[in-house]
Amino acid sequence: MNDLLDYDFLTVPGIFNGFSARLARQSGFIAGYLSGGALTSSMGLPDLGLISLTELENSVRIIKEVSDIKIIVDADTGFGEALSVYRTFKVLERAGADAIQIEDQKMPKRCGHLDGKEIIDASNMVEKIKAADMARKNALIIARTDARGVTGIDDAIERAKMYIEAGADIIFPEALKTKDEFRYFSSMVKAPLLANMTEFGKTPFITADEFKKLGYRFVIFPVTAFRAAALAMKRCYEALYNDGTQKNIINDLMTRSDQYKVINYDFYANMDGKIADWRHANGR
Ligand SMILES: C[C@](O)(C(=O)O)[C@H](CC(=O)O)C(=O)O
Ligand SMILES: [Mg+2]
Repeated sequence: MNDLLDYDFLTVPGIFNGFSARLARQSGFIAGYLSGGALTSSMGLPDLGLISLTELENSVRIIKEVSDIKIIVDADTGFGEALSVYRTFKVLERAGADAIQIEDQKMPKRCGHLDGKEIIDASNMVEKIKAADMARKNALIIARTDARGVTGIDDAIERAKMYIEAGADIIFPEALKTKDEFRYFSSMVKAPLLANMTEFGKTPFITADEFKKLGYRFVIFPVTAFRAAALAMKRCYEALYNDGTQKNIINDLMTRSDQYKVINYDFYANMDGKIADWRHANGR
């Protein structure tokens, strides 16, 4: 197994590309959550299960290339039925996923904090988890249940127990509505638990410390950094459009030097210098 479960508690921010992964790692985070919501938004698409496994795999590879952050990958409903889930786990683990999350929604899936979602039979999800368990080597299986908003918290608890039995390592109860619900869930489900502290959803603000006390091992803030960047970009485009200059917003911009630090510009520039030295030394 990998070491994501060696930590007492991890706060895991959302990441959606190489830059955000590097920034999150440099801010001190050990793990990042490759959020379907943030990734699809960054592609200009809704989070309705529209992107392909290859596109997700590519994002994992890009992040792994440039960062040693551990990646929890949001694989939505697993890109098909059990057989497809088997391949999804093989492909994503090979690309560098440390943990992979699948959820028990029907397609088209949607954000778990929206109304009107539907869930598959628990037995169907159990098959998917078993297939994932057969496929993975070291990646952790995170089973998310969306039952709370559809059939209620007790069904979510029943499902969680079945999913653990099937081979899930971590349970993600989606869209719980109160601290009491989080407490009740953790008292009933004896497994490592992941809480989703997405904003503008069904869950009230609960801090990482509080989640730890409520019996959770992970809390994700999946789309927060994307939303921060989105508003900053909106303001920037408006200022450029209206003012024809960036002068008024210059203090809101990351400086060139800070930007280059994030992407390790100097390393590549030095390497280029060494190649030039070698070329000259060889009389070319
Ligand atoms: C966690 C989540 O699956 C995601 O894709 O980041 C979303 C988050 C969101 O839409 O705010 C979710 O379904 O909760
Ligand atoms: Mg998602």
